[in-house]
Amino acid sequence: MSQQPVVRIKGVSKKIGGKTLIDNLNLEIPAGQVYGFLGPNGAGKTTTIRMMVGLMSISQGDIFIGESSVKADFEGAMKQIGAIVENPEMYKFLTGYQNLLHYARMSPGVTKARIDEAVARVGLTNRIHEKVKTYSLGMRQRLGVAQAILHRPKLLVLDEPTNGLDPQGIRELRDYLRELAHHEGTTVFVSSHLLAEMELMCDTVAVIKQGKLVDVKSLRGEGETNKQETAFEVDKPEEAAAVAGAGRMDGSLLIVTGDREEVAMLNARLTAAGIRVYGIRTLTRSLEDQFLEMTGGGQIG
Ligand SMILES: Nc1ncnc2c1ncn2[C@@H]1O[C@H](COP(=O)(O)OP(=O)(O)OP(=O)(O)O)[C@@H](O)[C@H]1O
Repeated sequence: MSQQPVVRIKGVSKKIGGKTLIDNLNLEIPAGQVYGFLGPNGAGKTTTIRMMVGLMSISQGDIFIGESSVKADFEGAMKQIGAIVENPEMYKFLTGYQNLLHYARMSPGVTKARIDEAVARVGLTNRIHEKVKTYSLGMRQRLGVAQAILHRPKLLVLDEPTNGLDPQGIRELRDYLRELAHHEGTTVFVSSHLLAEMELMCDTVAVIKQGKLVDVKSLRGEGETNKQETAFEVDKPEEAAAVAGAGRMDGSLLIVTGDREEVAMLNARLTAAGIRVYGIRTLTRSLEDQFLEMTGGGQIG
């Protein structure tokens, strides 16, 4: 990724009353991604986000949004951020649209056309003229996101946005966040303690534990092949190995490393060669195993 990162967290620490909540955190968030911030409860996700969006002071280090330092150019940095950190305050007896109009009046340059566009981005067009009190949690959140992106921020920050959503709501959130990042170019930074969600939603995940960065994993990076160890259960493992031209044998299993397409192709070749394939299993450790290992087997859900 040649573009300048949208966020640069540089040597950031947060100390409160002699306690170090965040310890020398360094992180760069590339443009146009859905970037996950994953860690067990109490790891320091919210603390980091609060510093990033200017709700909490930075004890040490600095955070840059684009070129703007949160410490030295607070206004400049905040202009580029849209965020939902605490539950967004909405007027429940007004319609979604009236709420957005109200916020738009406080944001210079936000036109009615932009309101419509933001509403469409979060898929709320057909309910936007109904009162907020009739909205589900997922719809309130969409409205919150529409409000947060009205001024076309470079960066959208969401703290634990899947909390309280049902599976359908989570799926919709995932879809529109990915759409925002990949089609509108808004970089999305989203925290969660739920790994499976992060895996489906994010392009990259940074893992934090006890205030320290543990790892950064690219889940869909370019050039990153999703090669996995896959076991084929076959009737003739030796012949299967010859057909595959690679891999190792383990009993009736032929174990090869490849991406999804290679697995499908090898299966077709084995079958064509008269070898019976009884089962195909992925052996590579899941991100969950890796996460548990990274965070020392701590609670993740
Ligand atoms: N104002 C504060 N004063 C003292 N300690 C705090 C304060 N805010 C948070 N903490 C502590 O800092 C640690 C990190 O909290 P934080 O809320 O950032 O974690 P988190 O990763 O967001 O977890 P969760 O998913 O539970 O919100 C916790 O141990 C918490 O108790």
